[in-house]
Amino acid sequence: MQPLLKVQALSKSFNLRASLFSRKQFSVLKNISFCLEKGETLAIIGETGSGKSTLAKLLAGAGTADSGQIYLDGNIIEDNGVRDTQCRHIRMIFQDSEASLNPGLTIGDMLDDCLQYNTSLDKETRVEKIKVTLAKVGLLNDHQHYYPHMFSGGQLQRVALARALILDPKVVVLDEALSSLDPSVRAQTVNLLLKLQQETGLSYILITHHLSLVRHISDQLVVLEHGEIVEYGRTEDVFQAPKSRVTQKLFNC
Ligand SMILES: Nc1ncnc2c1ncn2[C@@H]1O[C@H](COP(=O)(O)OP(=O)(O)OP(=O)(O)O)[C@@H](O)[C@H]1O
Repeated sequence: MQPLLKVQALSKSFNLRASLFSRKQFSVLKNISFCLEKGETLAIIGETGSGKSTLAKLLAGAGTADSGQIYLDGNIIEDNGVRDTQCRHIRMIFQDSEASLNPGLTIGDMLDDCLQYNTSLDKETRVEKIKVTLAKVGLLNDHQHYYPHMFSGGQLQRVALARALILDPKVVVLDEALSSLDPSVRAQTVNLLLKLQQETGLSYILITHHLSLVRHISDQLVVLEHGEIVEYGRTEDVFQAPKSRVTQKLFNC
């Protein structure tokens, strides 16, 4: 059986200024390959600057790789830097949700914009979809009339989740999306994510520094060092017997 998501030999470099008159290529991701199954969570950990966020953005289509392929359900959605722009099945949630939401738009208008831009649903269907999606993430229908500043941090992450889910994605990438939440709100959000996963078979890619969270919710673990995968396996196996020096160092912190 083919995996839901297959990432194959993805590489990315940035062109940086080396001096006043010269530039150099800085390789951020090298030959990244992994697979993710439907209904599973893959965590990506690594030291600061190891390339986690860059990888998250490439997966979600907020940037393209220099080379390599991304397959979703067996269909190629990125091939050597050319992205299928119609693919809306991988969505991303950031740490600072408020910064990623337009402060001048109500939540309902923001979700409706998302639907209008990406689908051909009529007004009545869009209204129903917004209502159902808000309920899915534990928000009230009335919340669609609120502006972002009227929500707490935990509620904002639910709004960000609603914005991701409204297009019925198969994979949600969470880039430190739970890090700024206080422990009890984080636990509630994790429970919501697990419930959605159980109900819909959604898959997650979780980027976080919280190792207890990684162990609690991920099935597989990728460890990055200087843009390369130095460890990849079932989460519990890696926690039981970390092989790479950097994994051991991260676990001992
Ligand atoms: N647009 C860019 N232009 C140039 N260099 C970049 C760009 N984006 C990221 N980098 C560099 O790529 C490297 C990896 O950055 P990235 O943010 O992916 O790491 P990270 O593992 O997510 O780090 P952190 O845990 O601190 O968020 C860093 O050295 C960063 O400075």
